[in-house]
Amino acid sequence: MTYHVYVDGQEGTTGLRINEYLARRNDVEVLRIDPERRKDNAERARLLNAADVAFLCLPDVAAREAAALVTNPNTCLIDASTAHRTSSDWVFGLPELAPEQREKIRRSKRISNPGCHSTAFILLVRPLVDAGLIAPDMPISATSITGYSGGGKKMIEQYESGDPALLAPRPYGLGLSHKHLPEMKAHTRMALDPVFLPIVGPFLKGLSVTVPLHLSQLNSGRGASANDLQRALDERYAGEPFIRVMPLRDAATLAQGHFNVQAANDTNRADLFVFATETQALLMSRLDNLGKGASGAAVQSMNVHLGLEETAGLV
Ligand SMILES: NC(=O)C1=CN([C@@H]2O[C@H](COP(=O)(O)OP(=O)(O)OC[C@H]3O[C@@H](n4cnc5c(N)ncnc54)[C@H](OP(=O)(O)O)[C@@H]3O)[C@@H](O)[C@H]2O)C=CC1
Ligand SMILES: CC(=O)N[C@@H](CCC(=O)OP(=O)(O)O)C(=O)O
Repeated sequence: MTYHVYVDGQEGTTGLRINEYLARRNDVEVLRIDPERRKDNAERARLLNAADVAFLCLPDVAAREAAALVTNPNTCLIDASTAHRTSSDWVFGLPELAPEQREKIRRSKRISNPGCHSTAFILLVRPLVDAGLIAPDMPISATSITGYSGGGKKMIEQYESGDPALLAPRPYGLGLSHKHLPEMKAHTRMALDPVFLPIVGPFLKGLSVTVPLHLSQLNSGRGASANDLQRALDERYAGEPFIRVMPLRDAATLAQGHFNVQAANDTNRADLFVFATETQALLMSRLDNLGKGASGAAVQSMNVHLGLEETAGLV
């Protein structure tokens, strides 16, 4: 069986990467829009409605408009934008979120693809909330270091212009209202937004989120050990093809003396780590913001939705 797939925003950063994944496959035929007509709604509507699966690789406003153009009940939309990530009639496209998530992705024709920072955050925190180690009302914070491709075509152009001011890491989101906060809160089932500090650096891709914890605050103030954190992650992700839970206090990373935020690049993997003493822990995750943080995740959800091998076309 050949599935018809359309990528709305085919020339953008996430759209191009999805097309690279799809080009390796013989079970998918990609419907392409004439670049001259890429913002022509009639032509977009024709292609969206001709597709079994359509990826929306567009700014939020254009993604909402695209969704409104779809009248074919068989077209499944996978939206890479932030537009629908906490909408009740869209399913969050993170198969590893919870045991029932794959079934939800299989059944829904509206799948919202998680954000890059939020994927890295949710994968660390949700299993610990489910295990009772992080109480939903426990205040937590997170830092994310990301490559500049996370900002799309405009930011790539800016970084690649050679401006020396961009050679240093740049903390941003200083209004404490980053667009990923609603999905971070909703899909970890936390009552509070994390205090979230993203930092963009002078490298193309790769992202790492760190969540610092005092062990005494865990388990509703009764305390827990680093082993408890590690066990909760190991148990939740056992058998997951794209989640690699590294050993507690990963010796190879400690021997290097630093954390490589780019080591999951060009994969659809997320690597999860617990570094800890007797009293404190750092939860860390890393992924490729264009892999598991965007385009790879979108293709994974397509595979799940269509009932194909989940790893098809992905590494
Ligand atoms: N880059 C990343 O790592 C991630 C991005 N995302 C999200 O994915 C979505 C796409 O991001 P990204 O690929 O980075 O963005 P880009 O800016 O790189 O690409 C967006 C594309 O959408 C096209 N476009 C804009 N408006 C319309 C419209 N009305 N109709 C048709 N095409 C349109 C643009 O065309 P043109 O420029 O020619 O006008 C451009 O090619 C965004 O919502 C983003 O937030 C999600 C996760 C990670
Ligand atoms: C470096 C940079 O600017 N990154 C983007 C996130 C990219 C992403 O995942 O965001 P959406 O899917 O929600 O668009 C940001 O922090 O806004």
